[in-house]
Amino acid sequence: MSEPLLSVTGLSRAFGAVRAVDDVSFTLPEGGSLGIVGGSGSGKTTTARIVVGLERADEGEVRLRGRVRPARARGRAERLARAREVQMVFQDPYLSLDPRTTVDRMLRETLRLHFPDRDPAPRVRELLDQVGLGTRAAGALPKALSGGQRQRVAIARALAVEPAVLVLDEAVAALDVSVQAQILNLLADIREQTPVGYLFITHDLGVVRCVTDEVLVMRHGRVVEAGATARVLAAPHHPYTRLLLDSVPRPGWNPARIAAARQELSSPQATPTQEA
Ligand SMILES: Nc1ncnc2c1ncn2[C@@H]1O[C@H](COP(=O)(O)OP(=O)(O)OP(=O)(O)O)[C@@H](O)[C@H]1O
Repeated sequence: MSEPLLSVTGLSRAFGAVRAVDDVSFTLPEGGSLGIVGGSGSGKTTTARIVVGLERADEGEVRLRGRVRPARARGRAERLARAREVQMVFQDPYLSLDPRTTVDRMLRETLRLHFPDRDPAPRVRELLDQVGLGTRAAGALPKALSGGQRQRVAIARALAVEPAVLVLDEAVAALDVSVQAQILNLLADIREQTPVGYLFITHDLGVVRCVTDEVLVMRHGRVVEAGATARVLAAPHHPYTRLLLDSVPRPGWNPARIAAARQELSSPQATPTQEA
């Protein structure tokens, strides 16, 4: 069998007495899309930050195409090489984009850093086109763009680096539902056009349904369920996954049941009645 694109083994991280990530393992195949779902505080973001290299693990390792990603980059060349392995798109593009830099300049700066010998101009046009932004957006500052457009810029900037893995941390959570759908469609298209693999961090099972092949369900830092997305959503094995599913409004569902599930999820001690 060929080497997975990303493989994470036995990852753990504690903050004081809180075991934020507790023995988490998963693999992402080349060009695959894996969702990590869970309620607030389940350890999704900490897992993602360790994969990206923004947080260290107490135990476990992260491999990219079989090679261990060292906890820390030594020197500029290694830092750039690490950035080309994994890029991250955050929930709030307003915070992650420099408010004083136009879209065009932002993309050029990233391209110059990573590919100093290439002419950035055609690639900027290609990236804007790929994320569905016209050349008019190129001259704009972030504040002149809508939330959806800003997230398109953040995606373009991440893609500029030609990463092997794109980690999307609640990347559509701040957007209106219709804009969410547009960005999710865009991400699905990009996945067809490029070999990039996705790691989707989300509390939203609707997002997982749209854009992932496989899903991990986390609770209190541990993986409680993992499998093909279609199977997990259609026939969840773990009561916590059922609780997450119950909290998603769907046509014909009882609002009281949704409210009860949400209430249970928002309690830090949420304990589904029957453990699998
Ligand atoms: N830097 C930190 N210092 C202390 N505790 C932290 C830190 N980062 C995360 N935690 C704690 O670790 C646990 C997991 O947090 P994490 O952000 O990974 O969860 P999450 O599933 O992404 O939740 P959310 O969706 O609310 O962001 C939480 O209890 C959180 O308070």
